[in-house]
Amino acid sequence: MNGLGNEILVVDARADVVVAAALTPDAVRAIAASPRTAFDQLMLMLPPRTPGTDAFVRIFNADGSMSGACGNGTRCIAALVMAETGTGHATFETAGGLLPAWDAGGGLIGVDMGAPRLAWNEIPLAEPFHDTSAIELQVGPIDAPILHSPAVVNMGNPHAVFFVDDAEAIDLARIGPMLENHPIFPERANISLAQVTAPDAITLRVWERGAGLTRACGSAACATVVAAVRRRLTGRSVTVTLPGGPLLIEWRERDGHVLMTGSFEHEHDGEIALDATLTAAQPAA
Ligand SMILES: N[C@H](CCC[C@H](N)C(=O)O)C(=O)O
Repeated sequence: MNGLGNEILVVDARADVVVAAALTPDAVRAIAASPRTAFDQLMLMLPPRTPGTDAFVRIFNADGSMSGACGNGTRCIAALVMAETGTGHATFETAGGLLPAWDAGGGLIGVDMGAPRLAWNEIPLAEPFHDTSAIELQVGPIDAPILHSPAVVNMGNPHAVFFVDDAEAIDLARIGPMLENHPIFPERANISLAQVTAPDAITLRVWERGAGLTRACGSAACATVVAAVRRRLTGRSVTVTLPGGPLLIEWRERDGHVLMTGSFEHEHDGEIALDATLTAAQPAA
Protein backbone atom coordinates (compact mmCIF):
# COMPACT_ATOMS: atom_id res chain seq x y z
CA MET A 1 0.00 0.00 0.00
CA ASN A 2 1.06 3.60 0.10
CA GLY A 3 -0.02 6.77 1.86
CA LEU A 4 0.78 9.69 -0.46
CA GLY A 5 3.62 7.68 -1.96
CA ASN A 6 5.05 6.73 1.46
CA GLU A 7 5.61 3.03 0.68
CA ILE A 8 3.97 0.78 3.25
CA LEU A 9 4.30 -3.00 3.37
CA VAL A 10 1.48 -4.46 5.48
CA VAL A 11 2.19 -7.86 6.97
CA ASP A 12 -1.03 -9.31 8.31
CA ALA A 13 -0.08 -11.72 11.10
CA ARG A 14 -3.37 -11.46 12.99
CA ALA A 15 -4.00 -15.14 12.30
CA ASP A 16 -0.43 -16.38 12.07
CA VAL A 17 1.86 -15.07 14.78
CA VAL A 18 4.69 -17.35 13.64
CA VAL A 19 5.29 -14.73 10.96
CA ALA A 20 6.01 -12.17 13.67
CA ALA A 21 8.89 -14.19 15.10
CA ALA A 22 10.42 -14.53 11.63
CA LEU A 23 10.54 -10.75 11.16
CA THR A 24 13.94 -10.20 12.67
CA PRO A 25 15.73 -6.92 11.83
CA ASP A 26 17.78 -8.91 9.25
CA ALA A 27 14.61 -10.24 7.61
CA VAL A 28 13.08 -6.76 7.58
CA ARG A 29 16.19 -5.31 5.91
CA ALA A 30 16.26 -8.13 3.37
CA ILE A 31 12.63 -7.54 2.38
CA ALA A 32 13.26 -3.79 2.11
CA ALA A 33 16.33 -4.39 -0.05
CA SER A 34 14.45 -6.40 -2.66
CA PRO A 35 13.05 -4.11 -5.38
CA ARG A 36 9.75 -6.06 -5.56
CA THR A 37 9.03 -5.62 -1.85
CA ALA A 38 10.90 -2.39 -1.06
CA PHE A 39 9.15 -0.19 1.52
CA ASP A 40 9.68 2.80 3.75
CA GLN A 41 7.75 1.26 6.67
CA LEU A 42 6.49 -2.24 7.40
CA MET A 43 3.29 -2.42 9.45
CA LEU A 44 3.11 -5.75 11.27
CA MET A 45 -0.48 -6.50 12.33
CA LEU A 46 -0.70 -8.86 15.32
CA PRO A 47 -3.73 -10.23 17.16
CA PRO A 48 -5.46 -7.59 19.30
CA ARG A 49 -4.41 -7.46 22.96
CA THR A 50 -7.11 -5.09 24.23
CA PRO A 51 -10.87 -5.54 23.79
CA GLY A 52 -12.26 -3.08 21.29
CA THR A 53 -9.06 -2.88 19.23
CA ASP A 54 -8.59 -4.46 15.79
CA ALA A 55 -4.90 -5.31 15.94
CA PHE A 56 -1.72 -4.77 17.89
CA VAL A 57 0.74 -3.12 15.53
CA ARG A 58 4.51 -3.04 15.32
CA ILE A 59 6.17 -0.61 12.93
CA PHE A 60 9.54 -1.24 11.27
CA ASN A 61 11.66 1.11 9.19
CA ALA A 62 13.49 -0.06 6.06
CA ASP A 63 16.75 -0.28 8.05
CA GLY A 64 15.23 -2.82 10.46
CA SER A 65 14.76 -0.35 13.32
CA MET A 66 11.38 0.15 14.99
CA SER A 67 9.22 3.26 15.23
CA GLY A 68 6.54 4.16 17.74
CA ALA A 69 4.36 5.81 15.11
CA CYS A 70 3.60 5.91 11.40
CA GLY A 71 0.72 8.10 10.29
CA ASN A 72 0.61 7.00 6.64
CA GLY A 73 0.87 3.33 7.56
CA THR A 74 -1.92 3.69 10.09
CA ARG A 75 -4.26 5.10 7.43
CA CYS A 76 -3.39 2.15 5.19
CA ILE A 77 -4.16 -0.57 7.76
CA ALA A 78 -7.27 1.33 8.87
CA ALA A 79 -8.56 1.21 5.28
CA LEU A 80 -7.90 -2.55 5.16
CA VAL A 81 -9.71 -3.27 8.43
CA MET A 82 -12.66 -1.03 7.54
CA ALA A 83 -13.07 -2.79 4.18
CA GLU A 84 -13.07 -6.09 6.07
CA THR A 85 -15.51 -5.16 8.83
CA GLY A 86 -17.73 -2.91 6.75
CA THR A 87 -17.69 -0.32 9.54
CA GLY A 88 -16.43 3.23 9.36
CA HIS A 89 -14.06 2.78 12.32
CA ALA A 90 -10.91 0.92 13.32
CA THR A 91 -8.76 1.11 16.44
CA PHE A 92 -5.16 -0.02 16.69
CA GLU A 93 -2.87 -0.49 19.64
CA THR A 94 0.88 0.15 19.49
CA ALA A 95 3.49 0.16 22.24
CA GLY A 96 2.69 3.89 22.46
CA GLY A 97 -1.07 3.54 23.03
CA LEU A 98 -4.32 3.49 21.08
CA LEU A 99 -4.83 4.89 17.56
CA PRO A 100 -8.48 5.41 16.59
CA ALA A 101 -9.17 5.78 12.85
CA TRP A 102 -12.30 6.53 10.84
CA ASP A 103 -13.61 6.79 7.30
CA ALA A 104 -13.54 10.52 6.57
CA GLY A 105 -15.43 10.14 3.26
CA GLY A 106 -14.27 10.75 -0.28
CA GLY A 107 -11.58 8.07 -0.06
CA LEU A 108 -9.93 9.76 2.92
CA ILE A 109 -9.07 8.19 6.27
CA GLY A 110 -8.74 10.09 9.55
CA VAL A 111 -6.49 9.04 12.44
CA ASP A 112 -6.27 10.42 15.97
CA MET A 113 -2.50 10.46 16.42
CA GLY A 114 -2.77 11.39 20.12
CA ALA A 115 -1.17 14.28 21.98
CA PRO A 116 2.39 15.36 21.19
CA ARG A 117 5.02 15.10 23.90
CA LEU A 118 7.13 18.22 24.16
CA ALA A 119 9.47 17.97 27.16
CA TRP A 120 13.16 17.64 26.22
CA ASN A 121 13.49 14.19 27.81
CA GLU A 122 10.34 12.96 26.04
CA ILE A 123 11.67 13.80 22.55
CA PRO A 124 14.25 12.57 23.66
CA LEU A 125 17.17 15.04 23.58
CA ALA A 126 20.59 14.35 25.04
CA GLU A 127 20.57 17.52 27.15
CA PRO A 128 17.95 19.71 28.82
CA PHE A 129 16.20 22.45 26.84
CA HIS A 130 13.52 24.45 28.60
CA ASP A 131 11.92 25.62 25.34
CA THR A 132 11.61 22.83 22.77
CA SER A 133 9.85 25.08 20.24
CA ALA A 134 13.33 26.25 19.15
CA ILE A 135 16.45 24.44 20.33
CA GLU A 136 20.05 25.40 19.80
CA LEU A 137 21.22 23.36 16.83
CA GLN A 138 22.59 24.57 13.54
CA VAL A 139 24.10 23.40 10.29
CA GLY A 140 26.64 25.42 8.35
CA PRO A 141 28.86 28.40 9.25
CA ILE A 142 28.22 29.87 12.72
CA ASP A 143 27.50 33.35 11.38
CA ALA A 144 25.49 32.18 8.34
CA PRO A 145 23.83 28.84 9.15
CA ILE A 146 22.01 26.95 6.40
CA LEU A 147 19.58 25.59 8.99
CA HIS A 148 19.10 26.50 12.63
CA SER A 149 16.84 26.43 15.71
CA PRO A 150 14.54 23.49 14.96
CA ALA A 151 11.41 22.78 16.96
CA VAL A 152 11.39 19.27 18.40
CA VAL A 153 8.25 17.18 18.93
CA ASN A 154 7.56 13.58 19.84
CA MET A 155 4.49 12.18 18.04
CA GLY A 156 5.19 8.63 19.21
CA ASN A 157 8.53 9.10 17.41
CA PRO A 158 11.11 11.90 17.49
CA HIS A 159 10.91 14.82 15.07
CA ALA A 160 13.00 17.95 14.45
CA VAL A 161 11.32 20.60 12.31
CA PHE A 162 13.29 23.40 10.66
CA PHE A 163 11.21 26.32 9.37
CA VAL A 164 12.73 27.62 6.14
CA ASP A 165 11.96 30.16 3.41
CA ASP A 166 12.41 27.64 0.61
CA ALA A 167 12.23 23.91 1.40
CA GLU A 168 13.48 23.04 -2.12
CA ALA A 169 16.65 25.10 -1.76
CA ILE A 170 18.21 22.77 0.80
CA ASP A 171 20.00 19.53 0.00
CA LEU A 172 18.06 17.34 2.43
CA ALA A 173 19.57 14.11 1.09
CA ARG A 174 22.99 15.39 2.17
CA ILE A 175 22.07 17.14 5.44
CA GLY A 176 19.37 14.66 6.54
CA PRO A 177 21.63 11.75 7.56
CA MET A 178 23.88 14.04 9.57
CA LEU A 179 20.97 15.54 11.52
CA GLU A 180 19.18 12.19 11.92
CA ASN A 181 22.28 10.88 13.69
CA HIS A 182 23.28 14.06 15.55
CA PRO A 183 24.36 13.34 19.16
CA ILE A 184 21.62 15.67 20.47
CA PHE A 185 19.13 12.94 19.42
CA PRO A 186 19.99 9.76 21.38
CA GLU A 187 17.22 7.83 19.55
CA ARG A 188 17.93 9.61 16.26
CA ALA A 189 15.20 11.79 14.71
CA ASN A 190 13.05 12.39 11.65
CA ILE A 191 14.17 15.65 10.03
CA SER A 192 11.68 18.02 8.39
CA LEU A 193 12.00 21.18 6.32
CA ALA A 194 8.81 23.21 6.63
CA GLN A 195 7.88 26.21 4.54
CA VAL A 196 4.84 28.12 5.80
CA THR A 197 2.99 29.46 2.75
CA ALA A 198 -0.19 30.70 4.50
CA PRO A 199 -1.67 30.62 8.03
CA ASP A 200 -3.33 27.35 7.01
CA ALA A 201 -0.76 25.89 4.59
CA ILE A 202 2.71 24.37 4.88
CA THR A 203 4.93 22.73 2.28
CA LEU A 204 7.00 19.93 3.84
CA ARG A 205 9.95 17.70 2.93
CA VAL A 206 11.08 14.92 5.26
CA TRP A 207 14.21 12.89 5.82
CA GLU A 208 12.97 9.89 7.79
CA ARG A 209 14.87 8.15 10.53
CA GLY A 210 15.66 4.66 9.31
CA ALA A 211 14.19 5.19 5.83
CA GLY A 212 15.70 8.34 4.26
CA LEU A 213 13.89 10.68 1.87
CA THR A 214 10.26 9.65 1.51
CA ARG A 215 7.36 11.00 -0.55
CA ALA A 216 5.42 11.68 2.66
CA CYS A 217 5.53 11.24 6.42
CA GLY A 218 2.30 11.55 8.40
CA SER A 219 3.79 11.87 11.86
CA ALA A 220 6.17 14.57 10.55
CA ALA A 221 3.18 16.52 9.18
CA CYS A 222 1.57 16.28 12.65
CA ALA A 223 4.79 17.32 14.41
CA THR A 224 5.20 20.24 12.01
CA VAL A 225 1.76 21.69 12.70
CA VAL A 226 2.33 21.39 16.46
CA ALA A 227 5.64 23.21 16.00
CA ALA A 228 4.09 25.87 13.75
CA VAL A 229 1.30 26.59 16.25
CA ARG A 230 3.83 26.83 19.10
CA ARG A 231 5.87 29.31 17.05
CA ARG A 232 2.67 31.23 16.14
CA LEU A 233 3.26 30.68 12.44
CA THR A 234 -0.11 29.07 11.60
CA GLY A 235 -3.54 28.32 13.00
CA ARG A 236 -4.40 24.89 14.42
CA SER A 237 -5.89 23.51 11.22
CA VAL A 238 -3.39 23.28 8.34
CA THR A 239 -3.04 21.60 4.96
CA VAL A 240 0.46 20.13 4.83
CA THR A 241 1.62 19.43 1.28
CA LEU A 242 4.31 16.77 0.96
CA PRO A 243 5.97 15.63 -2.29
CA GLY A 244 3.34 12.85 -2.45
CA GLY A 245 0.34 15.09 -1.78
CA PRO A 246 -1.68 16.82 0.93
CA LEU A 247 -2.59 15.88 4.50
CA LEU A 248 -5.07 17.84 6.57
CA ILE A 249 -3.76 18.22 10.12
CA GLU A 250 -5.64 19.63 13.08
CA TRP A 251 -4.17 20.14 16.57
CA ARG A 252 -7.40 19.93 18.52
CA GLU A 253 -7.78 22.54 21.25
CA ARG A 254 -10.12 20.45 23.45
CA ASP A 255 -7.74 17.61 24.32
CA GLY A 256 -4.48 18.47 22.55
CA HIS A 257 -4.78 15.50 20.19
CA VAL A 258 -3.49 15.76 16.63
CA LEU A 259 -5.89 14.57 13.92
CA MET A 260 -4.58 13.60 10.50
CA THR A 261 -6.74 13.09 7.39
CA GLY A 262 -5.49 11.86 4.03
CA SER A 263 -5.65 9.31 1.27
CA PHE A 264 -4.24 5.82 0.85
CA GLU A 265 -3.71 3.36 -2.01
CA HIS A 266 -3.83 -0.41 -2.12
CA GLU A 267 -1.23 -1.39 -4.75
CA HIS A 268 -1.15 -5.20 -4.70
CA ASP A 269 -1.13 -8.30 -2.53
CA GLY A 270 1.48 -11.03 -2.51
CA GLU A 271 3.42 -13.61 -0.58
CA ILE A 272 7.01 -13.35 0.55
CA ALA A 273 9.06 -16.51 1.05
CA LEU A 274 10.99 -15.34 4.07
CA ASP A 275 13.61 -18.08 3.97
CA ALA A 276 14.39 -17.41 0.34
CA THR A 277 14.60 -13.67 0.98
CA LEU A 278 16.96 -14.22 3.87
CA THR A 279 19.14 -16.67 2.01
CA ALA A 280 19.40 -14.27 -0.90
CA ALA A 281 20.46 -11.53 1.49
CA GLN A 282 23.27 -13.50 3.11
CA PRO A 283 26.68 -12.19 2.14
CA ALA A 284 28.59 -14.56 -0.13
CA ALA A 285 30.99 -16.83 1.73
N1 LIG B 1 6.31 7.44 7.47
C1 LIG B 1 5.81 7.48 8.81
C2 LIG B 1 6.78 7.77 9.87
C3 LIG B 1 7.86 6.76 10.02
C4 LIG B 1 8.70 7.14 11.17
C5 LIG B 1 10.01 6.53 11.19
N2 LIG B 1 10.89 6.93 10.12
C6 LIG B 1 10.67 6.70 12.54
O1 LIG B 1 10.29 7.55 13.36
O2 LIG B 1 11.58 5.93 12.80
C7 LIG B 1 4.61 8.33 8.95
O3 LIG B 1 3.86 8.44 8.01
O4 LIG B 1 4.36 8.85 10.04
